[in-house]
Amino acid sequence: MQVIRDLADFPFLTNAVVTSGTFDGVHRGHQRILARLRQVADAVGGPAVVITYWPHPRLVLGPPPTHPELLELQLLNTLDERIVRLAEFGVDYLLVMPFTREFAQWTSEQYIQEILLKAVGAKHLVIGYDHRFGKNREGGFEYLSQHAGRYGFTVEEIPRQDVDAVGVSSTRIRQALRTGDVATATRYLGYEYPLTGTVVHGQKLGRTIGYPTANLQPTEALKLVPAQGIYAVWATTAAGTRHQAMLSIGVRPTIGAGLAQTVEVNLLDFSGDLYDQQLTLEFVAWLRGEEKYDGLDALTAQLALDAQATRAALAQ
Ligand SMILES: Cc1cc2nc3c(=O)[nH]c(=O)nc-3n(C[C@H](O)[C@H](O)[C@H](O)COP(=O)(O)O)c2cc1C
Ligand SMILES: Nc1ncnc2c1ncn2[C@@H]1O[C@H](COP(=O)(O)OP(=O)(O)O)[C@@H](O)[C@H]1O
Repeated sequence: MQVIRDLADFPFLTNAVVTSGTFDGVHRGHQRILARLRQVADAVGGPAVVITYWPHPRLVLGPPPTHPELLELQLLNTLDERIVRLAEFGVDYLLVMPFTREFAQWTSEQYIQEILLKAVGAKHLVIGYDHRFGKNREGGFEYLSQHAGRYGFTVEEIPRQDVDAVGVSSTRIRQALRTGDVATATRYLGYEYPLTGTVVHGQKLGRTIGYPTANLQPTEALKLVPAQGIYAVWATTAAGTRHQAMLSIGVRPTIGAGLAQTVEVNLLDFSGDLYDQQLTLEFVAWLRGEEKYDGLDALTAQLALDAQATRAALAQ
């Protein structure tokens, strides 16, 4: 997949089959659209093109007036994660449109002319039933299909029942992760929720109890960090090796009161220095809530049980 981050750099294509959207999460609903995109591309012998936006439009525009609670935007995907997923689902060209206040003012006609026709060379559009584009979200399937003849492209809508058949939405996935319901998130995403961070220094306490824990600082500040609790995860190092690991997201009540939340992971079969490296976690299972133990010995005994539970969860 070729990734193009500037409209001016997009190679004009013939017979391009195009879809567009934010695709945060690239979840199973999105995957329906991508599968159809791939199918049409194969049928017409043209490239499959996705147009996506970064940063997330809501970050630039603020929450919709009807949903002020959405102010606190939490992303399911970093841009890098989105790129990896879109490539996996058979996209040939990805245009990452820088989403600015100025771009948000483009009319739907400008959007069609400048992006779809001039830059990309769209011949077939495949769009989700609720897709909107252009200033004030004025453009959609109706507008496109009314004018398709004039533009010289065909438009296909993925009906609501197809997308909704999988019962998935980004909101539902966020809700699941915010309650530690990793199983539901995995089912909706079709893959295990990833979280990438840089390993930073902590209190150096972990090593003294036999469980060193790499403290993770997420690389994307807006990325949703799942609920506090203890999880079984896969941890992949910068070198690309994947390890069984147990993860704690919490405030460490056993160690002290009023501590800041940390994301700490112990790799079960590993020893070495991870500081300043990137680690990528994939959430596999919720193990338990965070507890206040009566001293470090009790915590250490629990960590041994967590290690067993982790091996069991990851063996499945
Ligand atoms: C799998 C796992 C489970 C943990 N569970 C708890 C817990 O239930 N309660 C708690 O106070 N701390 C818990 N911790 C956090 C430890 O207190 C933490 O690893 C220790 O403070 C070491 O901190 P350091 O990395 O800053 O040295 C857990 C850590 C791990 C890796
Ligand atoms: N199995 C392991 N899992 C996690 N980190 C490990 C492991 N083995 C060695 N380390 C190293 O130990 C560090 C964590 O040790 P710890 O005493 O908890 O210090 P800190 O408080 O700085 O996290 C990690 O950042 C990593 O460099």
